Amino acid sequence: MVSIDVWNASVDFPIFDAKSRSMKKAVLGKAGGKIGTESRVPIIEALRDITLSLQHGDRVGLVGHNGAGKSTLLRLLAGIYEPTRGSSRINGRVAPVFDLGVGMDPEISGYENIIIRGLFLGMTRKQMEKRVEDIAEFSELGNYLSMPLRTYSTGMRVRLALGVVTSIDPEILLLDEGIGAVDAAFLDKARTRLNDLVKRSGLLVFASHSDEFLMELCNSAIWMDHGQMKMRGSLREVLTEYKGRDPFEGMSHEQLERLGQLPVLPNGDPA
Ligand SMILES: Nc1ncnc2c1ncn2[C@@H]1O[C@H](COP(=O)(O)OP(=O)(O)OP(=O)(O)O)[C@@H](O)[C@H]1O
Repeated sequence: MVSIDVWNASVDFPIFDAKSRSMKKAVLGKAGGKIGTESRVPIIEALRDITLSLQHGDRVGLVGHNGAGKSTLLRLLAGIYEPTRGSSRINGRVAPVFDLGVGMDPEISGYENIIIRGLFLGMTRKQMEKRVEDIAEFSELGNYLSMPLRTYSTGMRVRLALGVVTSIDPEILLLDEGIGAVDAAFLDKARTRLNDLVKRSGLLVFASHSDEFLMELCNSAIWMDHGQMKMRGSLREVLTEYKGRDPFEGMSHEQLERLGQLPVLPNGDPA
């Protein structure tokens, strides 16, 4: 069973090349992590004292203003960052999707990139070979797939990357919001695939500034603030507190049901 546990974890970034006097003068702004002033080298405390247990079936949205620590938390959950203090344990195969373009090679063809990107995301070559046709169809790139990636427009690269990302079978899916920056029309087409991807994955953590996306993919949320967990609860509770208004207000029963956001009765049935 997949799970991620984090105990009292902190992540610090020492800034060796900073002009420490001016850094030390820096106050804690609304955006950004806390800049520690005790040591000689300025330290950005990107995460502080995070304790968290995520289980199979969790679909967690990460919200918070710029620099609150969402991306750093995703990297900690992926095992990319080790905690500076505290500890973490990851059970399961992680697919970190932080940047759609990562792992793509401009000099090789679209077809070859499909395989390489899949390997990056924890799939095997055989598994990716079986998916090539489906990805080709979804991305609508036709003969371009035999051409080197450097001949693609930005939009074409995104189509390919999104096709690959939504074809994988992750146990733990960690999504950073870049995925929301995709061309709206194409994203509409990708929506069903994205939803299916999330359904297939055992555990999702998704950092996003988009209510719409969070509502579509997540049922619970964590509000990050200056590197700390300010609140954890249902998506509706957290968004209402974070935004100061209930984003679900005025939605019909059907809309809430479609989004899987109906409150659950004590017997486990939707209200
Ligand atoms: N590699 C790094 N080196 C130094 N500081 C970093 C590094 N990565 C993140 N930080 C700092 O850690 C803090 C948290 O950053 P993080 O990227 O996790 O925020 P975020 O919530 O994802 O922000 P956004 O919504 O803008 O993407 C910020 O103050 C940032 O400046």
